[in-house]
Amino acid sequence: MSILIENLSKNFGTFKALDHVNLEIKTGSLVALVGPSGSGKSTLLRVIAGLDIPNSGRIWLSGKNATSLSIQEREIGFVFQNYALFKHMTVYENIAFGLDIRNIDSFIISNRVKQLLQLIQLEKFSDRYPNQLSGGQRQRVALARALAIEPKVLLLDEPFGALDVKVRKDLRNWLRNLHEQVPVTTVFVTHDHQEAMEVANEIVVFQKGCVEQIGKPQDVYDNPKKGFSITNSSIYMNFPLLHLEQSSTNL
Ligand SMILES: Nc1ncnc2c1ncn2[C@@H]1O[C@H](COP(=O)(O)OP(=O)(O)OP(=O)(O)O)[C@@H](O)[C@H]1O
Repeated sequence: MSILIENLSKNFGTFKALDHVNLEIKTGSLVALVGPSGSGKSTLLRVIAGLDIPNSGRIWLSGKNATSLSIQEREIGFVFQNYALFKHMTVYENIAFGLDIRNIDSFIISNRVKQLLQLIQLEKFSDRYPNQLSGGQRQRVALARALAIEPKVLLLDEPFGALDVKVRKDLRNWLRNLHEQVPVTTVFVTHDHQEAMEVANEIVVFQKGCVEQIGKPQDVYDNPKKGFSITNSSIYMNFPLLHLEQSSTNL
């Protein structure tokens, strides 16, 4: 499913969290949203998912105006950091949840959950509860739960944010491979520019509620926008290698 964001604005009081954003995300792409804290990345995901209503502008999903559709009608799977697994449900029940509430036949549910358990390599963990899993395993279950409804779009807000470096690295590779196997249009937010470079096939840089730059990872790395690479020191914290490279080219 393609996503077209047209002239989208979202205000909180007088504050413009999204300021006339235009963005096209092609079917099957794997896009990273990066940019300083507060630049509007999560707000954009929430608006695409239907969790927040925009003040103006439109969202098109596969060419259809989805701006007023309910969350369910959008067929979007999402993994947000504060959207934890259900503690009282097993891994199996967590993954099956979205299918159960849609009254899908239990035989179909059982087959799909088994396939997903295989995909996330946790077949032997189906009866465990979330507190019996590692952080990385929990994130994989959260992804499987999002994939269970066979979404047309997958939105991931800092999916690996709370994990240690080694687990993050493993999960990045895993997400890339998963996307190759199941090429759902995927948009993820990250503060880690290395992660964006390694995982995404396109990077969108946000700045103060606006899209500042869009490009292939290598292009963004090689040619960061002037305003983005020189004037904003907070971006350097998110893009230390860009900073180093910029410094070295200035020498
Ligand atoms: N419900 C809300 N009410 C008021 N302000 C909000 C609300 N949600 C977000 N904001 C503000 O909108 C701005 C954009 O927030 P958003 O979460 O989209 O930023 P972000 O780029 O994802 O930041 P971070 O990288 O820190 O997660 C921030 O200044 C935030 O404080």
